[in-house]
Amino acid sequence: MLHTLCCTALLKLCAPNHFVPNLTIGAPVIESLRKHTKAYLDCHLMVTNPLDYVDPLAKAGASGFTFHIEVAKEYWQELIRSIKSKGMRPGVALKPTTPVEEVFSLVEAEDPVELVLVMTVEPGFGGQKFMPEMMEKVRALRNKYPALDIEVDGGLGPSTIDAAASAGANCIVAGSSIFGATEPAEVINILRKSVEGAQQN
Ligand SMILES: O=C(CO)[C@H](O)[C@H](O)COP(=O)(O)O
Repeated sequence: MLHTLCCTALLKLCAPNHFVPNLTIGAPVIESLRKHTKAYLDCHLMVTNPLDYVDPLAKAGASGFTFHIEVAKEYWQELIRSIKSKGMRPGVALKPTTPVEEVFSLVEAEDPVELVLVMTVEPGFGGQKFMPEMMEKVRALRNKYPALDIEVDGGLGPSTIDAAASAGANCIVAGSSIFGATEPAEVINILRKSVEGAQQN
C-alpha cells in the first residue's frame, strides 16, 4: 500500500471564525508566505462560511483548502467544484463528534475531496490531548480508501504518532510538539519515520 506523505512541506493554517468575524490567519498571511516559498500551503478553514474564502485564498496562493463537513452539508458539491476550479486541492475535515460515515459520499463523489482531516482534538486550540478513539475513524477510512490522503490534527507528537500512523494517517499536523521542542527537526524526523514505517507494513 502506497500513501503520500504530506508532512514534508505541510503548513497548517487555521482560521477560527465560528463565532467572530475576524480570522486568526487569513488570505493576507498566505499571500505574504507565498512570496517566500513554493511549499504546499494547506489551509484548514474553521469557519462557518467557507465559500466566501475560496476566491481570496486562491488569489493569495493557497494550495489546499479543507472545509468542515459540519457547516457544508447543504452545498459541499458546489464548494468542491469551486475549490477545484481555482486550482486548489479540496479536503474535508470532521470534528470528533461527527461520524466518519458523513464524509464517505464526499470521497466517492464525481468531484471528490482528495483529503480527509480527522480532528483528534476539538477544533480551536493547540496544546490539547490527543483522542486515541479517533483512530477508529482513520482505520475505517484507510480500509475503505487505500489511496486517500488522511490527515490528523491535534495532540500529535512522538508519544502519539505511532497510533495515528499505524491506523493509516499519512498527513500529520503537529504544533506544540514541534514548536515546543528544543530540537524541532528531531521531532519532525520521528513523526516522518513513524509514518513511513507504517506505510511499509
Ligand atoms: O488547531 C488545532 C486545533 O484546532 C490543532 O490542534 C493545532 O494546529 C495543532 O496543535 P497541537 O499540536 O498543539 O495539538
